[in-house]
Amino acid sequence: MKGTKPLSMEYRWGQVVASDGVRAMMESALTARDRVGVQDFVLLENYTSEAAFIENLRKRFKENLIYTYIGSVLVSVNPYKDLEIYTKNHMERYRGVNFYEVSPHIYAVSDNAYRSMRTERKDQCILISGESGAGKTEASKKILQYYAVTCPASEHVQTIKDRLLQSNPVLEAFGNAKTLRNDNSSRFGKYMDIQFDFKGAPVGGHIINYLLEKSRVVHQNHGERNFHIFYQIIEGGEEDLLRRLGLERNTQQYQYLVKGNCPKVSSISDRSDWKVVRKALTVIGFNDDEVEELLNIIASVLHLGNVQYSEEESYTHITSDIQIKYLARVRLN
Ligand SMILES: Nc1ncnc2c1ncn2[C@@H]1O[C@H](COP(=O)(O)OP(=O)(O)OP(=O)(O)O)[C@@H](O)[C@H]1O
Repeated sequence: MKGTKPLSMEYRWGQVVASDGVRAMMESALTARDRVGVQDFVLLENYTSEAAFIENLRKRFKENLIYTYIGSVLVSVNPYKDLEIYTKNHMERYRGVNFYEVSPHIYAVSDNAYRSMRTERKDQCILISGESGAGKTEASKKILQYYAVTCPASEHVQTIKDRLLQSNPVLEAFGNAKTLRNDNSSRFGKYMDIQFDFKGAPVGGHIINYLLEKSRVVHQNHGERNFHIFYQIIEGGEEDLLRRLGLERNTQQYQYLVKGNCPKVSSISDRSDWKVVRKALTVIGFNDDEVEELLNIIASVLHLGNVQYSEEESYTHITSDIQIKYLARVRLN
């Protein structure tokens, strides 16, 4: 067939015959497919076999290909290491491109939802599920980052984008903790909606939290921690702040922080995380008084945990005056 140079094929006697170059290309594609598996499970020959499914995942994972489709569903395997696949260049590569034209990626799913919303003018939903430590929180952050970079922006929109992004460190400080399975495990469910205007720019959003594991405040299993915020204030809080809150810079002093016998975690820097959270509180709209009130409540929980009682002539007395002094200062509405 003349004029089909790029594919370099010839039509002879009703057959398509590949030239040497094309044959080599097809063979190398087949070898590559053998090595890296298929990028969509629906292309698996033995698509009903669980073993074939796992083997395909394993092959891809070995090549640092953590994403695979099942049709329009994205399967992701946590690499537990930084892969260079979340750069701005990657975002550009997926922007406005059809789902199946590029290799599977969380950005492709994000872009597809965004474009469907704009073209169909209908709300879209991305559901992320998996066991603890699977990478759900990270995936949701990648989606937000993708929208923050690729959606149209104005000064007002930039503020919204900043708030959307900065809501994460605050949510994680108050709702995440180290568990045996995940150093940064979300101890709550999250429903987040982002609203866009007719030009496709983000103009607002809601985050609804549910099923927060409140019991963790008073008890942690061995090897686990309380919510990050307690350690962040103690490790990172300025001297002045700690004095006002009546806190000591030693997590071991607080009953609610010693149950799990795990004050430090190598993958977490409470001190620098505190700086991020303090800044984020301002970005998402808390003024200084509100922050102070919030921190007073956090400190009062720690003081409450240290309150001690004694029994005297069938009366119960509180023997820890310092804790009562700081607790009394907290305005509980
Ligand atoms: N795409 C990724 N690339 C590199 N590391 C990742 C990725 N996704 C997750 N991780 C690593 O795995 C850890 C656990 O992931 P994440 O907190 O997102 O899990 P999760 O599914 O939200 O867990 P949980 O249900 O306990 O909150 C992260 O702290 C990070 O170190």
